[in-house]
Amino acid sequence: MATEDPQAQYFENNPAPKQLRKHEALVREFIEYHISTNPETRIVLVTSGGTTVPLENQTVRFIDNFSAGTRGATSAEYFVRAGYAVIFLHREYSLLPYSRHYSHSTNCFLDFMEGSAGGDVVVRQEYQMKMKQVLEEYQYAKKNRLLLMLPYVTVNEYLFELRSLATLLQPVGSRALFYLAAAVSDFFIPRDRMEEHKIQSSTVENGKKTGNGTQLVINLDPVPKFLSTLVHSWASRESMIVSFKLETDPNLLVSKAEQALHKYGHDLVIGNLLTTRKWEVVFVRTGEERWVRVPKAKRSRSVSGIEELVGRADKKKDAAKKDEVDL
Ligand SMILES: CC(C)(COP(=O)(O)O)[C@@H](O)C(=O)NCCC(=O)N[C@@H](CSSC[C@H](N)C(=O)O)C(=O)O
Repeated sequence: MATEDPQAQYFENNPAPKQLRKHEALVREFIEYHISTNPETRIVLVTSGGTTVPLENQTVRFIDNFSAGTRGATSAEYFVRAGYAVIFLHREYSLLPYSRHYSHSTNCFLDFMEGSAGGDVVVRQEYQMKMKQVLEEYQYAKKNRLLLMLPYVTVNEYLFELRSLATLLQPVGSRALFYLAAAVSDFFIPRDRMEEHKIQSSTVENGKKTGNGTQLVINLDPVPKFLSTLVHSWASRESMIVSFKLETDPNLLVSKAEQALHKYGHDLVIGNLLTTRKWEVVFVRTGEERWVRVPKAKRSRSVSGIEELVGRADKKKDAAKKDEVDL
């Protein structure tokens, strides 16, 4: 008998991603490796990038949520530096930790190279120090297996992956942290209402072309509110769960973050505005609002607010050990 629960209905009525089983095996092995290597290892699931809502099953058109992946990729680097093992669930082709410094679109790596007198290709002198630092951090993360990269594209893939990963992370308990920076769709087209083939912009009837310039009317359903299920069912109660709230209207940001915190009962909402997201975030907890800003002089560096967060996670973990959780 079909269940009434919209969450369960969602997962019954929509197909699991093809790569889910493979990703689950990778995450299982990643967790087992770190727990066996160091039982105290903290593991963070960082989600990063936008999610798409396909308009056709053989997708030509889709609705996307804004995110370049900077927040997630920057934060993943900070987490590795802070000693976390990072599962990076990211939108395929969005910015990645380390390579984000030399991404194809903004800082093409070829701009940092030159031919040497001896005919070799080398990094230009002025970029040596920075690239050496990024390369060393990247190699450290790889050598110690501190970064597991899992790509997704659609909101459906994202939801199935998040449910599986949260369940696999349950045994990690208070050493698990969820850092949900992905820009997740709030609306989608259920599989049974989705066109199979590319939606035609015009039709031909009796040999005559019709329908030029007709409107495309799309009916979207709300994506089930998964954050509540993550907090109360999928994830261990001892884990720390941080979500991000994105707004464009400064007058709404803190109140909407507080509403999310109250509605889902998780640990922290990091609020940010589309226009200032790179240099300021607000940490919202029950009864507290704390702005973290990058000084104007340093605004080329992306803020992640991670120092504050890592500090809090340590505090929660330590407090949890003493059975008094006061984040
Ligand atoms: C996407 C950005 C702004 C980063 O940008 P890039 O650096 O360019 O990647 C990120 O900081 C962020 O706000 N991420 C969260 C955005 C988001 O979708 N937040 C949702 C909450 S998570 S989706 C939760 C779902 N709707 C539910 O209620 O269960 C919201 O604001 O509502």
